[in-house]
Amino acid sequence: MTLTLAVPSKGRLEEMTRDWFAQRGLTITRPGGARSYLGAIEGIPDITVRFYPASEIARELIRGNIDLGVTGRDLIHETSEAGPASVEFARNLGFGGADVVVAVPDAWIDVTHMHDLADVASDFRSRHGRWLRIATKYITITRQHFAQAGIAEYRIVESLGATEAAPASGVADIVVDITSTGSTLAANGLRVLEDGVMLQSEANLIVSKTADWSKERRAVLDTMLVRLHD
Ligand SMILES: Nc1ncnc2c1ncn2[C@@H]1O[C@H](COP(=O)(O)OP(=O)(O)OP(=O)(O)O)[C@@H](O)[C@H]1O
Ligand SMILES: O=P(O)(O)OC[C@H]1O[C@H](OP(=O)(O)OP(=O)(O)O)[C@H](O)[C@@H]1O
Repeated sequence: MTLTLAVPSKGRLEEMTRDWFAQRGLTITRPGGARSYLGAIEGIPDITVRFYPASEIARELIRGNIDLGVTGRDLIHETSEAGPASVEFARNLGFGGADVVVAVPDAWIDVTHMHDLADVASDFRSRHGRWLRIATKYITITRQHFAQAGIAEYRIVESLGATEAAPASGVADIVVDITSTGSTLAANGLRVLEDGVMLQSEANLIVSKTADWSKERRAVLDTMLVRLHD
């Protein structure tokens, strides 16, 4: 009866996750090296570590295929509308902080708030003969947020990389993307709307609510969470 803990296999969260566990006396090992997807925590045989991309960790936590994992809050919200309700955010890890934002070209000087964008969107078709296009990889979050803002007249252009370049290259008009220092948006002549922060994200230790939680498994989890208190 072992629990599965998924940790990011690469990217910005990988090393910081290991450090965070190490600071609490838990050493994550990866005996097969960087290309191996299986690991352990020294001294805790009840837990198996799996190394996955951060976005897969979000998906598998929601499905209940892994018991707990480290990933960004944004990826839980993006993976499905039911995502946040399917998991428990157990520990905020204090790194991987970034905001999912709506940003428009600097030249759109009259567009400072979402209600201005609503006006632009509703006029766009008659003025330009097409819908307002939003480049993003955050499709679920964009749909929810724009619906809340009463904006329906737009089209999403799915972007898997270099989203901030889309307006300048003519692929889209505005973007929804993640930002931390703001330098990528600024370098691409984009500005965040004043009420354009859709979600504040941070890396979290997250427990699946849909996994199998027998009494014994819950006890292993609780012992682990006690060791990981701040
Ligand atoms: N500039 C940033 N500063 C801080 N955190 C960021 C930044 N960009 C992304 N993140 C966070 O890092 C987490 C993982 O991002 P990453 O791009 O590694 O995801 P992934 O899905 O594993 O990668 P990939 O798309 O390359 O497969 C996300 O939760 C995101 O919020
Ligand atoms: O607000 P900023 O600090 O400029 O960060 C934002 C950028 O970071 C992420 O990209 P990527 O994973 O390539 O990150 P990196 O640019 O930090 O390498 C994200 O997709 C943005 O493009």
